[in-house]
Amino acid sequence: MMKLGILGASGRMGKAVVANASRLHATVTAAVVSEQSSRYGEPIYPNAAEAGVRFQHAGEIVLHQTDVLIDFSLPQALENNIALAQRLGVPLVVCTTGLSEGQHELLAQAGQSMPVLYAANTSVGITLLRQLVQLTSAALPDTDIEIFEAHHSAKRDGPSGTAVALGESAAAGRGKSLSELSAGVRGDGLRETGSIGFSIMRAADIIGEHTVLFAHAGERIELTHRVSNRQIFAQGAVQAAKWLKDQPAGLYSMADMLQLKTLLKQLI
Ligand SMILES: NC(=O)C1=CN([C@@H]2O[C@H](COP(=O)(O)OP(=O)(O)OC[C@H]3O[C@@H](n4cnc5c(N)ncnc54)[C@H](OP(=O)(O)O)[C@@H]3O)[C@@H](O)[C@H]2O)C=CC1
Ligand SMILES: O=C(O)C1=N[C@H](C(=O)O)C[C@H](O)C1
Repeated sequence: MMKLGILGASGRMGKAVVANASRLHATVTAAVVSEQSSRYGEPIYPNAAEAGVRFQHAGEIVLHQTDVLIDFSLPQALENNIALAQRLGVPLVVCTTGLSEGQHELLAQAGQSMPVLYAANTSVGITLLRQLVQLTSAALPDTDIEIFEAHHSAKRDGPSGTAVALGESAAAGRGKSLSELSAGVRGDGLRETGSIGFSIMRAADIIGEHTVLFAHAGERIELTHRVSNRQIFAQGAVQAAKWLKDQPAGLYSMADMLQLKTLLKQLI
């Protein structure tokens, strides 16, 4: 069984990974919380049989305690999380969103000496959707693109990391970067033809919904993905961790793990 360390273990996603690990043939051997966490020292499983693992601070995790780390904490913890993976000599799957450009650069640097996988969304569906968006954007180069995302009211960042990643895929389909085509989060004002806009909704307990709209006069295409259970993200993250464990140093994506690009090239 793969020994899994979870960073941000007390959060919504941390809990989802803990709850699903054994079903996914992994065992949680480290559960990291912040220095300020009220959960520090508590058992991660409430039942007595599995009460061995407790929420710990990063500095307490020892060599060989985990085979791989999954980070579902917050962007401000990224540097410490990379340092922890380096100290333990284990691969790191980073799933947090709202990272700055500098933090993406840190991931690229870390990938030079260790295996790192970054995914703003670990669902297989979104990984496939990114490829479909790139294809549609290339096939319909003059369409306006609007990326709509909806999440729960406790989400801190926006547009979501997934929405930004979908925007990057749409821009790549047109041979451009997102910064060249982005119309930002759209409000009032005229729209530049072919630009990529973002719309954000936050409400109650929505887990994660994304629609990419391609529109030109008289016609619209909408590609939608909806998640109704966080176990979808947990499952993808654990699958990524299992794959990453056997990879050489590098910065990888979910598409690398699923080899979707190769599959789509064969089909098209
Ligand atoms: N890639 C994907 O598929 C998905 C990504 N996400 C992203 O994952 C991240 C977490 O989401 P979610 O679980 O909803 O958020 P939560 O706020 O529920 O959980 C994050 C947890 O991180 C912990 N934390 C804060 N600082 C640190 C630190 N320095 N070291 C370790 N842990 C820390 C906090 O708990 P405590 O104070 O107890 O330590 C907090 O509970 C977000 O960036 C979100 O956008 C979410 C869903 C899917
Ligand atoms: O914070 C969340 O909840 C989610 N965050 C990710 C993002 O920002 O894209 C992925 C998912 O949609 C849920």
